[in-house]
Amino acid sequence: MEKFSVVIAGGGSTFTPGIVMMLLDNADRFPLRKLKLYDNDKERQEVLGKALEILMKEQAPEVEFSYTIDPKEAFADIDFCMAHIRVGKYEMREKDEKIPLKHGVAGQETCGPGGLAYGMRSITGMLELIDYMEKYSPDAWMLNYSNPAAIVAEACRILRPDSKVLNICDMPVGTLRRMSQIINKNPKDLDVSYFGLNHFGWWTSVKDKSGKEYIDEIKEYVSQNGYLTQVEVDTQHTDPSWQETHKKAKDLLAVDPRFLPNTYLKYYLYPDYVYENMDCTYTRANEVMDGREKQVFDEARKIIKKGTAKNSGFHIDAHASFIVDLACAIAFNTHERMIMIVENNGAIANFPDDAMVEVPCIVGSDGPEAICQGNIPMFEQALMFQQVTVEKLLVEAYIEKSYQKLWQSFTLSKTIPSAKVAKDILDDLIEANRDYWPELQ
Ligand SMILES: NC(=O)c1ccc[n+]([C@@H]2O[C@H](COP(=O)([O-])OP(=O)(O)OC[C@H]3O[C@@H](n4cnc5c(N)ncnc54)[C@H](O)[C@@H]3O)[C@@H](O)[C@H]2O)c1
Ligand SMILES: O=P(O)(O)OC[C@H]1O[C@H](O[C@H]2[C@H](O)[C@@H](O)[C@@H](O)O[C@@H]2CO)[C@H](O)[C@@H](O)[C@@H]1O
Ligand SMILES: [Mn+2]
Repeated sequence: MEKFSVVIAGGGSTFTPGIVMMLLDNADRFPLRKLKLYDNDKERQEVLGKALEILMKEQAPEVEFSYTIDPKEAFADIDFCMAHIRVGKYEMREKDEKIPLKHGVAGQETCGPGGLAYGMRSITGMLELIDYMEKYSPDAWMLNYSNPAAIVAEACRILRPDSKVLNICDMPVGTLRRMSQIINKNPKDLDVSYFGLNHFGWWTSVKDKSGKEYIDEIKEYVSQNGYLTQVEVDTQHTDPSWQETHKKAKDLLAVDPRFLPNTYLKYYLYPDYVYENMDCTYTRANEVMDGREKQVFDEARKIIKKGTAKNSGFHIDAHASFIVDLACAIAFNTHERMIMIVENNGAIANFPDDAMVEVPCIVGSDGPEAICQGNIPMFEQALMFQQVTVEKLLVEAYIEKSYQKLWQSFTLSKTIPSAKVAKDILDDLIEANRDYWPELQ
């Protein structure tokens, strides 16, 4: 069986150990010859790199493992780049979340003004990665889940249209896992229909392989409990903010009871509720810095000190196996059905061709082919058109360095009440992002 060389970009990410463990767990279907970690933060990379080097020697000595901050070393001789960078790290996520709150607007990692600020930073970092990959391994594929995926995908569509970059999000995978628990099934035994944008979509069908439809049964449950299930799905989602998000899906379903909603819609449909229920001094960034980030780096330091990763606290990120599904689909032409972020081109019949939408696709060695979802109702169509225009204006603003277009983008966001508030938030975000954004005129 062919063996693959993979670089994880954002090698210092809190998700890196879970992904490495997941890759080892999937070695039978996706064998590795090389595994490299790449980050542009030397210190972060060294801590996780040293710990994972110890782990790899113990658990997979046959795989050539390395970590580096040198792009050439990282990107030469690779088949896949798995990208999960966070430009500006948690320090900037905290600002994305807290600056809008000062103006009475919900602060969030990928939605609303926080997500737009993050988008302006991510585009530069992602283009840099793509260019390194194409320079040093022109045949490689990039599997990107760096956020905000909707904006990154639109920027790639315009600025790197021929690049082999696939944008994907694990929220539909994670939510399907919850749905499967509600109906006592295995997620792999279910096929879904879905339409939307990234972090902005709806399920229209959840069927088993015999074609039996389960959406009504799931809706019945969600109308009472949201997506909160009894079984612990993953550790991060036991955090109070995620529990609340899964519960709130009940009120999203109430707005349009035909479809099962993506939980991220709460930031657009209930922004007042989100704002009122947020602690302006302690946001999700603080929860993660005190939780996942601390645990991962403490654990890595422990491994380095002990010189062994035996009985370590690193856990397989089971959810992340969708990344291996995607890599296998490309490598072995599996024609896996996966929800991906792709250029619409008719997949949603009454939506612009040039919008980056999130729909089920069949993925083979040439990439994803979208499965047509037909016409969507007016309510969802209008919401999506507003949001996709926010994203398109932002990418145009980035390219043209246009303050005007970025202000329009913020003003159009359903999360922001007026052009004045949009301008006030934007001006504060410009100040906070001086080291990251292009200078706007
Ligand atoms: N698409 C999804 O569904 C999904 C799911 C989970 C996480 N994510 C995304 O994964 C990313 C990582 O999340 P995290 O919480 O682990 O963040 P993190 O801050 O712990 O890790 C990100 C790493 O990226 C590095 N980095 C930043 N800019 C870089 C660049 N230009 N080149 C190389 N490395 C760079 C940072 O130094 C940092 O070590 C985020 O973008 C997050 O939103 C996406
Ligand atoms: O607040 P965070 O950093 O914990 O999570 C933000 C990310 O949330 C989603 O990803 C989840 C995923 O849905 C879940 O199944 C599991 O794997 O954890 C992930 C991280 O919590 C979302 O899809 C991402 O885009 C966000 O970055
Ligand atoms: Mn996501």
